[in-house]
Amino acid sequence: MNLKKLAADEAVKLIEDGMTVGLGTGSTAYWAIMGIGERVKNGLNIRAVATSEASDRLARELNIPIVPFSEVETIDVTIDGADESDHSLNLIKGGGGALLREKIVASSSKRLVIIADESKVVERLGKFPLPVDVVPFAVELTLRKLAALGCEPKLRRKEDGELFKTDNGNYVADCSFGAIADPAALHDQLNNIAGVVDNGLFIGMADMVIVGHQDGTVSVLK
Ligand SMILES: O=C[C@H](O)[C@H](O)[C@H](O)COP(=O)(O)O
Repeated sequence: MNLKKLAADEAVKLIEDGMTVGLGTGSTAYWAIMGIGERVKNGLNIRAVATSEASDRLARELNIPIVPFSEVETIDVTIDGADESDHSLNLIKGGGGALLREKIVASSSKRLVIIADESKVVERLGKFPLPVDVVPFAVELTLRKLAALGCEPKLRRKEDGELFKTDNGNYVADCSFGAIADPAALHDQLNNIAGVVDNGLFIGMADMVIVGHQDGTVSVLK
């Protein structure tokens, strides 16, 4: 069973005619974009902004009307995936490297709907290494400052060994903290480091998490 599609299909039902929709990034958001494409084909009238070049491309292939983010004041609903969610709806995102654009879009959204398979819901955030978006300049210094907060930062590489670059030309440091006791405090500590652009902790941003389960059911955390 495709749990990602199960959650995505449920989220896509929330979209109504006339809305401005934020399109997330990743293998779960993929299914939401596919579902939105299907509804557009059947006459749904929306406009959308994308959180990555990949999602932008996919949406255009499906004839979803994409507008530049700078032309948009408010997004009605954004549907995106996550690497982890706790029961308070705090998230780790950025496994696909799109956390910066995702956070910018999420912060302009009236509603952020997260879709996930059941493996993503955790008691405590932190098993998934926290992605941190860092500027290339003096990156070794930034990594040392990240390590001083109690993690083992690793610069993300592509399969060919080249350093991974985000859509904005930054690097991603994947930081293994283990169980994070105070996600909000850690979020602020990380973003206080010069050289860090943003980090993958999304605190108090999600309005609901739609979860697909192995038994074919869907549950909603609010
Ligand atoms: O940068 C990528 C995003 O934050 C994704 O939404 C997140 O990594 C989850 O991706 P997936 O749905 O592929 O597990």
